[in-house]
Amino acid sequence: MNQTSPPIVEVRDLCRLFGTLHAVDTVSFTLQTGQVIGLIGANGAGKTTLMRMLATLDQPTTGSISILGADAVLHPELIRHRIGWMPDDFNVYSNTTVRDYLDFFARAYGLKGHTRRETVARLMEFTGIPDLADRFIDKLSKGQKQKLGLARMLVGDPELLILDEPAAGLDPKARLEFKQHIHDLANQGKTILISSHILSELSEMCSDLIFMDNGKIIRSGTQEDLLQTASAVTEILIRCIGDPQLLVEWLKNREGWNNITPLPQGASAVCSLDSDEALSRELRELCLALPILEFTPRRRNLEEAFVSILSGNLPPIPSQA
Ligand SMILES: Nc1ncnc2c1ncn2[C@@H]1O[C@H](COP(=O)(O)OP(=O)(O)OP(=O)(O)O)[C@@H](O)[C@H]1O
Repeated sequence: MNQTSPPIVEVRDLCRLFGTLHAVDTVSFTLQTGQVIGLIGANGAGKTTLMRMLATLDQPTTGSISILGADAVLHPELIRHRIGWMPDDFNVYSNTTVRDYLDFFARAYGLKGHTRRETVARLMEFTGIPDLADRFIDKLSKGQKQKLGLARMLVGDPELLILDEPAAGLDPKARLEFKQHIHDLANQGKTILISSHILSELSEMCSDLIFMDNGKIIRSGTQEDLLQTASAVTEILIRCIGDPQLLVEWLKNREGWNNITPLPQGASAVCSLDSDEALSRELRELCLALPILEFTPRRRNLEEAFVSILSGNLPPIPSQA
């Protein structure tokens, strides 16, 4: 990631309203060349709406998007041939073969003769579909269509790739192949923005993540930063002798304990005390008050962090992407 060069994408205070619905609500972020960024959010979070505006297929209600130094609203034509867009579902034509389909897009990009044929062959090879060259595209499986979509997106050798839920509905093998393609493209220096509502899908491919909810970015940063924030919140399993309800009541009456859940032999709770020293003091107090047998701390993983962020159990921090 090159932090010193100007960002490849700069989004400022972006809003998209549908009637009174804020599908995208005051979103700002930058993407640097070579970053692989995951856009994660629940259904309806605003991911597709945001990506469609980045792909110059929709216009913001307010705010600005600059891509490769050009304004996406004023000069979409300067941007379109330098970005690749892969929607979550794309229509395919009947009576068209894989090779003809790619050839059509290669022509649209102005590629001619040998260069065009070589480009089509190379992209079929890269995406693993040379054997499908003469197959009709409306007869392809979901995974095969997805590979074709990837090949189509790459025809113009775009610098920025925007993929909306590309791995949805793929079987495990196709997912692995897809991850490898993203890895290869990242190694070629492409900047890649991928959306999904499945965090584990993105976490293996992306260096950086943007979490969206209700049209807003609720958190962003590198995976490491996000994991650190996540693991700053510790869930503690506490085993005690006697009635667990006494433990639950004790925790409820203290500052800094959340998500208190009774268990058969104790309780679990999330401690948000701001230092290990404070936590240690608190646990000593607890041992003096009740017959405690065991504490087991459990650091949270990214998936749990995301759920915590969505449920408001982690405090908002400034976005870093
Ligand atoms: N053309 C439209 N007209 C009206 N409302 C829309 C339109 N497009 C999207 N929306 C609404 O905007 C909100 C954001 O939708 P969007 O498709 O961007 O979410 P998403 O995060 O991509 O969801 P999913 O993961 O389900 O694809 C939703 O409430 C959706 O119903």
